[in-house]
Amino acid sequence: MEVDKMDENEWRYHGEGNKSLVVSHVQLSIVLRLLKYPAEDSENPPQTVEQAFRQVQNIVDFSSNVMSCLLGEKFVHSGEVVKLPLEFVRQLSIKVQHQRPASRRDKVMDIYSGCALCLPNLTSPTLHQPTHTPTLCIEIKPKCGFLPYSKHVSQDIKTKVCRFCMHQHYKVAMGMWKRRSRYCPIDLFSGNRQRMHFAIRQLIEEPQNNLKIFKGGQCIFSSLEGIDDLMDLNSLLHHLRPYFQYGNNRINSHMTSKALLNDFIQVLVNALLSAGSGDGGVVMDRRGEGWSSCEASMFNKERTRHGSQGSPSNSVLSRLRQTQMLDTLDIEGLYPLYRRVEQHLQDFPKERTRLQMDGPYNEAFLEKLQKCPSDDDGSLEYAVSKVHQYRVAMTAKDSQIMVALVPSCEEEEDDEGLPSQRQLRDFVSSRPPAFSYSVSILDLDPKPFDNIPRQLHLDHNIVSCYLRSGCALPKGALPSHSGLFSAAEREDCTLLFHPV
Ligand SMILES: O=P(O)(O)O[C@@H]1[C@@H](OP(=O)(O)O)[C@H](OP(=O)(O)O)[C@H](O)[C@H](OP(=O)(O)O)[C@H]1OP(=O)(O)O
Ligand SMILES: Nc1ncnc2c1ncn2[C@@H]1O[C@H](COP(=O)(O)OP(=O)(O)OP(=O)(O)O)[C@@H](O)[C@H]1O
Repeated sequence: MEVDKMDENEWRYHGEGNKSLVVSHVQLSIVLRLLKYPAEDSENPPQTVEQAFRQVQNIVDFSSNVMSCLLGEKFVHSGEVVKLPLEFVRQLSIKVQHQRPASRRDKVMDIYSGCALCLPNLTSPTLHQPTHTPTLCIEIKPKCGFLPYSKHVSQDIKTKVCRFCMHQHYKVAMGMWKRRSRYCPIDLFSGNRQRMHFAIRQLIEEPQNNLKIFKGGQCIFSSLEGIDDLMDLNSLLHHLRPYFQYGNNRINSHMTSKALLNDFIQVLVNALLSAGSGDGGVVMDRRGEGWSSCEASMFNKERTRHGSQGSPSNSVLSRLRQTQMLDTLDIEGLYPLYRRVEQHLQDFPKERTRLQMDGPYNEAFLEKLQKCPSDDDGSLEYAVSKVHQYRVAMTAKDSQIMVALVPSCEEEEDDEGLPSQRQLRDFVSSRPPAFSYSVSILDLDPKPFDNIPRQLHLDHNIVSCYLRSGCALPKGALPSHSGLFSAAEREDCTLLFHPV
């Protein structure tokens, strides 16, 4: 990419979150991730060019020096800061504006600094061998995968019902979503294939901002408001069918929607349980507490009692959960330590730099959080380490997993495009076809120190809402189901399983 020859016509809108907007290159497998500001700041940039550059550099440093060490290098792509011509950024901002969802337009793209993060496009990765079939990518924002076990937790319900499930009640009550999702992160992180399968099925039923599916770099399934087609299950199945039509199903050119979805989920579960690129670890992660189930999960309770085993310790889910669990005190136990640090910074503002509250995110920062004493000795250092740990855990709780899949049998076609012997074996077997896959974790930005009071406030609101009205919300607030699964099947997900 030559930054002095940037042309907005070579880029297209790709997606956005709360803090950044992403555009992808039409030919190269790269994306630019640009900062966003509140719309009221659109006339006057809220920070200088130097500050914006530092913010983007901090994101790169935090990802490469901190998160990559905790999550595993193979899952993390930190990218690099690029400086873009301001005219290009302005034209790009105009070009993408009409494609942006209304709910995100309370913020505007940063057109002042010219700084952006350049990353590999994880929805259209460059594969070792070129294939004819577009890559299928599944993006999951799994959220927090454990129940807090800290002695500081004041409300018993927090140790029984997970934060995501409680938050769903709050989100519906606040009008953020029309229906509650029945996805439960504790099921996804359980390592139990049936529970994971169930969790992913719930994501498909009600994706909210927790699931997106891409084909050849284009989003084909998500719940972006105003684009109903994107949430159409039949359309998703239509896209998936060519990837899963195999064996007798392929020969008869008939495969039921249930079987298709079942295979798709099974392949996804395999990738999530793998070590990221196929070396398949089997050491199970049983570290820490919180393996039990969430009482609000709709997964059959009897099965849960026998089914929690943890994910393989080198899987993406296990690494993510271990990092999330750096939040050992819960926000309720962390907040007094935040106050200790805040008080110190009020008295000695210059200490903010020495304590690395806003970076730099280097080895010293990582060391601070790794060498935290196990007990509170009343020191500032203890409080700072716990705050750093908490912020890292918050990043891990808000990141996304991207699984890229490409049918591996394609590489086995002979010169005339006919299937190989192994493919022929697949034709007559009843298992899903083999896929090559790669797994990555994205959105590993540092969470600001000053956000911590908001966390406490939100935690309080979520729990109060759940206790007040949550458990008693009318059934109508649950997803209106797609019709793919009958009521009995929703209760008993094993009906959809092939033996593994
Ligand atoms: O607080 P949560 O759990 O609602 O998470 C926020 C996310 O909401 P979610 O519940 O996933 O819809 C929220 O996502 P959405 O904007 O709702 O898509 C952001 O990711 C936010 O992070 P940041 O402030 O942009 O750095 C997230 O805030 P942090 O808590 O990570 O700071
Ligand atoms: N490297 C990448 N390759 C492909 N797509 C990406 C990449 N990075 C981000 N995206 C897409 O852009 C979307 C928005 O990016 P991202 O989640 O980083 O934004 P954000 O504003 O930081 O999110 P949040 O709301 O969590 O703060 C993602 O959901 C994903 O679909």
